[in-house]
Amino acid sequence: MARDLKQFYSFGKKIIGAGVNYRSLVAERNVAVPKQPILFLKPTTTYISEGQEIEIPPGYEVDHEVELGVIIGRKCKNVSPDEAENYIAGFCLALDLTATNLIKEARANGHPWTVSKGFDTATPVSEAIAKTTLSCHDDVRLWCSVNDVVRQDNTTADMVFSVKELVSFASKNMTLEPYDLILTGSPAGVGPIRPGDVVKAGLGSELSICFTVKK
Ligand SMILES: O=C([O-])CC(=O)C(=O)O
Ligand SMILES: [Mg+2]
Repeated sequence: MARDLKQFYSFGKKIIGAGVNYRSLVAERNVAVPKQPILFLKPTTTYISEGQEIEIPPGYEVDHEVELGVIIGRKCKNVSPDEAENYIAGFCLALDLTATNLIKEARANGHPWTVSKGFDTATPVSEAIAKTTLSCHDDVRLWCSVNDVVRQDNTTADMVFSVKELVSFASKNMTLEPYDLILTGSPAGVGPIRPGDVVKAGLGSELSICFTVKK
């Protein structure tokens, strides 16, 4: 890739999220297992990197959602799951912060999730690691703690749709471009964060992040 993969968030044009993609979350919410990936878009103005603070807008109630992020390496359109691997440049660790009060209202009314997932600072990310650095993206530990209390702890093997199935499905619905990010969904245990909280997360032994919530 022409530019530094580590700073993918400076160059990416899209953040594509997959909703309710962990069996543990399906069970916790007592909802049906999705028959196909549920995709949504987040603006790239939601990105923050370590050193920046999460800011909860007035009137928002926000949940942490720890997720494996997949970074696209080259233009990708209509690829099969088996081909999808060739279009992945790397991975990152991300928080898909979500305003729960707003998403509940959107769900109840059949409205889009854009506002609940699109506020500034709603996508804290780690730097990226190259694909080859992560030996097994299909079974790697993913965890998140708030004030050092572990809230989410699972493995990517619990995904309903695998990384390559998500990339393939997304590529059949829109053109994927270099540095686009696919958020692959969050396991059970999502919960609220509040001003002053310290949110830590990890992916295997490869990546960890720490963000504070602005007071
Ligand atoms: O916020 C939600 O309910 C959907 C979502 O992004 C996830 O499951 O990761
Ligand atoms: Mg999510």
